[in-house]
Amino acid sequence: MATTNRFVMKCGGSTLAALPDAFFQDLRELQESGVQPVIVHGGGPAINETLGKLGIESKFLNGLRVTDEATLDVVEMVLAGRINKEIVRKLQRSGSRSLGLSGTDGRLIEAQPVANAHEVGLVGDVTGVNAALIEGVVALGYLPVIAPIGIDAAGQRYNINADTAAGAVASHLGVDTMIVVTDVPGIMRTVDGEKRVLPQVTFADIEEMIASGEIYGGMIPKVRAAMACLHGNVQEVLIVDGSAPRVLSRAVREGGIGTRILRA
Ligand SMILES: Nc1ncnc2c1ncn2[C@@H]1O[C@H](COP(=O)(O)OP(=O)(O)O)[C@@H](O)[C@H]1O
Ligand SMILES: CC(=O)N[C@@H](CCC(=O)OP(=O)(O)O)C(=O)O
Repeated sequence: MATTNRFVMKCGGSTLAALPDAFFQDLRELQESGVQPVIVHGGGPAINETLGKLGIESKFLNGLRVTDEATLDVVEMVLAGRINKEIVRKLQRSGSRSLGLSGTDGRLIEAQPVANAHEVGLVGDVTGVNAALIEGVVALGYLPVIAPIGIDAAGQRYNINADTAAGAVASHLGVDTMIVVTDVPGIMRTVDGEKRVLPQVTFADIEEMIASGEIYGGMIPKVRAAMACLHGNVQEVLIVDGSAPRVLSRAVREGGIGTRILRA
């Protein structure tokens, strides 16, 4: 296991509302011991809920939300507004100093349209990360909490999948570890009729499981983002369940939790 003092943590929308206070206390204790986390968050379910209230249908293509300007207004409002501030408040309640940012603030996440923009609309791929800004916030003693909205040179906003954004932030910051916090205990596979968590997977295992349909839906952007950042400086990506006791300190200090994706 890579010993790490800095890590990027992606919190998925599937788990955010259910993260117990103990999760944030564990995070604060890690910070007190000198660990410097950076959070990138999702919020897919909350976006769906607000779009539903407004009578706008949610459409996805290969895990990416089909995003027009009206949808993007809602995505930005929910992610950079409600969810970002909810996380910042929870962190502050547990004693962590935290600062919420959207990827457009300080041009934190630079983006360009994805290759299939003609199908999904205003969805972005990350082209750059303002690592100096994130490092500055950390140096001031604050935990950055980043919403995955990107911006291009012309000032156009983009909706970015939160796993993709977290992987890019981890890569550009050059941290050793990315921790993906979600609602399952790791990557699971059915062996002898029984569902088991795989403690470790290789790139080859991942490609095989995607091809066989054993990795599907929301797990696909996670493993793709993991493989992309492992091609850079990141040493390991962990996929863990946010409701497991002391999940973060176990992930950072002890190991033996969730699924570890190693460099090929
Ligand atoms: N092999 C797999 N092991 C575990 N979960 C999987 C697997 N393949 C697909 N999934 C799905 O991925 C989901 C996690 O992705 P998602 O719902 O997008 O979470 P998040 O909101 O945390 O990004 C799990 O709840 C599960 O339904
Ligand atoms: C392009 C795209 O699909 N963006 C995502 C951004 C939020 C996200 O990724 O949230 P989760 O981590 O909870 O899935 C969306 O609009 O839902």
